Amino acid sequence: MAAPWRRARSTGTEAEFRSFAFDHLSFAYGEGEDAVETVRDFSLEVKAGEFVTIVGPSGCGKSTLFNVASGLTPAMPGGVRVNGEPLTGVNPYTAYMFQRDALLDWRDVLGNVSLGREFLGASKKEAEAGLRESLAEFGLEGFDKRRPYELSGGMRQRVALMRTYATDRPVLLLDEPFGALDALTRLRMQEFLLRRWDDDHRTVIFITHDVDEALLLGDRVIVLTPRPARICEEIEVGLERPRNAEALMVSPDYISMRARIMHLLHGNPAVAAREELVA
Ligand SMILES: Nc1ncnc2c1ncn2[C@@H]1O[C@H](COP(=O)(O)OP(=O)(O)OP(=O)(O)O)[C@@H](O)[C@H]1O
Repeated sequence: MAAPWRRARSTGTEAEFRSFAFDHLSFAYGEGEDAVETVRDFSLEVKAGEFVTIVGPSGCGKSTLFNVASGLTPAMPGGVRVNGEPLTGVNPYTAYMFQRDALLDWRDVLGNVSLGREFLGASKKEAEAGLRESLAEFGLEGFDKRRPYELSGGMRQRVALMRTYATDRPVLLLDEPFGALDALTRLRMQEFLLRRWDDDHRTVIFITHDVDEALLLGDRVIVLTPRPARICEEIEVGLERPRNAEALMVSPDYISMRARIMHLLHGNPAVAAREELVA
C-alpha cells in the first residue's frame, strides 16, 4: 500500500500548489518603543518541489519567518503569497515542524504521528489510517505502542518528522529539526531526509545553524543577516544529487561554498559584532 503522503501527491492540494513567496515582508513584535524589528523587506520565492535551506545568526528572525509563513503569526497584508495570492489566515499548504520535537508523552508513537492530522480536523481513527503500515518507512516499525520517553533522540525526531509528512501538506517548514542531535545521528537523519525527498520531492524549507547541513540538503542556501532578517546572500548549490556527505566534503565546489557562507556568517564584521552583543 502506498504511503499516505505519496497518495496525497495526486490530491487537489498538492496539484494546486505552485509557489510560495515572502514579498517585501517586514515584521516587528510589539509596537512603538518596545517594538522588536525582526524581519525587514524580505523577499524570497520557493517553487513547488524545491529544497531551500536558510542559515543565519542566532536570534536573527528565522523562526519568525516560519511563524509568519504558516500563518500562525499574522503579518502585513501581501507579505506572504501562495501561488501569487496574498495569504490570509492560516496557510493551508504548510506543515510546520518546530525546533523541539513537541511529542506528547502520554500518547504512543502512532498517537503522536497522527496528531498533525487531528489538528487539521480528522478524528483519531481517520488520522491513524494507513500510518501503522508506514511506520517502517521512518524506521519506526514495531514501535507504534511505545511512548516518546522510550525512544532515542533520533527516533523522536523521526516521529516528529513523520507527523509533519503525514499531514499531506505540500510544503514542509522544518525549523532546525536535527539541531539537538549528536553528529552521527544528525548525519543519519540528514541522509534519511534526503532519501525521502528524492522519493517524493515535497517542497521543503529548512532552517539550520549548520552550514554543512545547509549545503548537503539544499538546492539553494539563503544566508540571512543579523536581526532584522534580510537576505545577505543566496547561493545556488548546484551539487549533483543524490548527495553523499562524505563525498561532498572533498568536492572543491562544496569547499568553496562552505568557506563563503562561513565568511558571511562568522567573518563578516557586522555579524560578529551582533553575535558579541547577543552572547
Ligand atoms: N513573541 C515574541 N515577542 C517578542 N519578541 C520575540 C518573540 N518571538 C521572538 N522574538 C524576538 O525576535 C527575534 C527573532 O526571534 P526568532 O526566534 O525568530 O529568531 P531565530 O533566528 O529563529 O533564533 P534562534 O537562532 O535562536 O532559533 C529575537 O530577538 C527574539 O527575542
